[in-house]
Parts: sequence; structure tokens; C-alpha cells
Amino acid sequence: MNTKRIAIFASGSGSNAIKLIEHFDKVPEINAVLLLTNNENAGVLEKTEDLIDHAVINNDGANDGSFLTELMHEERIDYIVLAGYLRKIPNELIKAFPRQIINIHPSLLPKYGGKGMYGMKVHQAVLANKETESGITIHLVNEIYDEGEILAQHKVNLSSKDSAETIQKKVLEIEHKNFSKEVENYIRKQG
Ligand SMILES: Nc1nc2c(c(=O)[nH]1)N[C@@H](CN(C=O)c1ccc(C(=O)N[C@@H](CCC(=O)O)C(=O)O)cc1)CN2
Ligand SMILES: NCC(=O)N[C@@H]1O[C@H](COP(=O)([O-])[O-])[C@@H](O)[C@H]1O
Repeated sequence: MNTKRIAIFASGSGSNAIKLIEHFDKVPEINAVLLLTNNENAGVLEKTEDLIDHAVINNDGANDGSFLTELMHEERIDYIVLAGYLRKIPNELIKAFPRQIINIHPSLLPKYGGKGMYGMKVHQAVLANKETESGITIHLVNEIYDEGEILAQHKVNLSSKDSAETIQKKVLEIEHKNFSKEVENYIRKQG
């Protein structure tokens, strides 16, 4: 496999982005080369300033498919990995990178997905419905939030003692454990 270049998109604290960067530091054929965020105050920026190049865009840029496509081509990006990125990926970028944009969602899709379902909102909804399990979904990105082809799911058990915060903690734990490897496996499978 020729060396593949990954861009990571994140909007928040970036714990998954950091795990991805650390993981691919040890994978010679796959390089995480760019971190893009739509949030100039994102915690991920400070935490990764010495680890990876940054692209900070505003929400107009986040909505501009041709701008994002041009930027990804300029950086010779092969795969885009969304790690807590909260803006809709424009259709033009999806068309320019078919089956090359991967997202992680903190629930067992199709439950608890779609517009408005992100971060703690997901775990609050899971709690409110007294679910006995939750988990993560790693999927390809299409034009509709959280409806792309599912690549992998991993579950966690919940009890009546759980709060939204403890659910979030359990889910983050399996994200950190599984996301990087699932991304690596998928990229290797594409050759
Ligand atoms: N075209 C796609 N773009 C994105 C997808 C996708 O599947 N297709 N996944 C999301 C990530 N995500 C869930 O995994 C998600 C993120 C954000 C939202 C949402 O409702 N966002 C708000 C804006 C929030 C903000 O900017 O603060 C909104 O659109 O009103 C839903 C799901 C990434 N992009
Ligand atoms: N729908 C998208 C969504 O909710 N993504 C979720 O945002 C969190 C980002 O945490 P991080 O910034 O610490 O990686 C993660 O739990 C991720 O699954």
C-alpha cells in the first residue's frame, strides 16, 4: 500500500483526535498530516500544536464544499476522519472523497443519531430512555447525518446507577480503545 495521508476534523476537546495522531505515529504507511477545526477555541488546538499542522476555518468555510475539497487536494489528503466534528460535511466534499470520509458517533446507530444528536445530548437521551446498553458506531459519511454505511460497532453495558456523565465516560473509553484500529483496518482494506 502506498503511504496514505489523513486529515482529522474536530470541533472540541479532541481526545479522539489525539489518540488517532498517537496511533498513526506508529503506522509507517499511514500519516495523520492535518487537523482541521471550525472552532478557533477548540481544546484540540492547544493539545496538538506540536503534533500536527492545523487548519482553522469558520462556519462559512465549513459549509463551503469547493473550499474544503481544494484544501484537501492541496494537502494531498487520502482519507478524512471526523473525530467530534460538529458541522455538516458538504455534499461536494463527499462526492470528491467517495468512501473516504469516516466518522465516529457515540451511540449504537441508527438509535440516537441525526441532527441535534451529538456529544452529551446523545448520552442524556440514552439515559432518559433507560437503555441497558450503549456504544459507538464507526461509519462512512454520506449526505445525511449518521446514515452512512456502518463499518463497526462496539457496545458498553449500562446500569440504573449510570448518569449521562458515566455513560459518556464509558463510551469515550471504547472510542479511545477502538476507533484508531478500525480506521487503520478500513484504510488497509481499501489498499
Ligand atoms: N454529511 C455529514 N456530515 C457529518 C456527519 C454525517 O454523517 N454526514 N456526521 C457528523 C458528526 N455527527 C454525528 O456523528 C453530528 C455532528 C453534529 C450534528 C449537529 O446536529 N450539528 C448541529 C450544529 C452543531 C454546532 O455547530 O455547534 C447542526 O447541524 O445544527 C449532528 C451529528 C459530522 N458531519
Ligand atoms: N455526533 C458526533 C459526536 O457526538 N461525536 C462525539 O463527540 C465526542 C468528541 O470527543 P473528543 O473531542 O474528546 O474526541 C466523541 O464522543 C464523539 O463520539
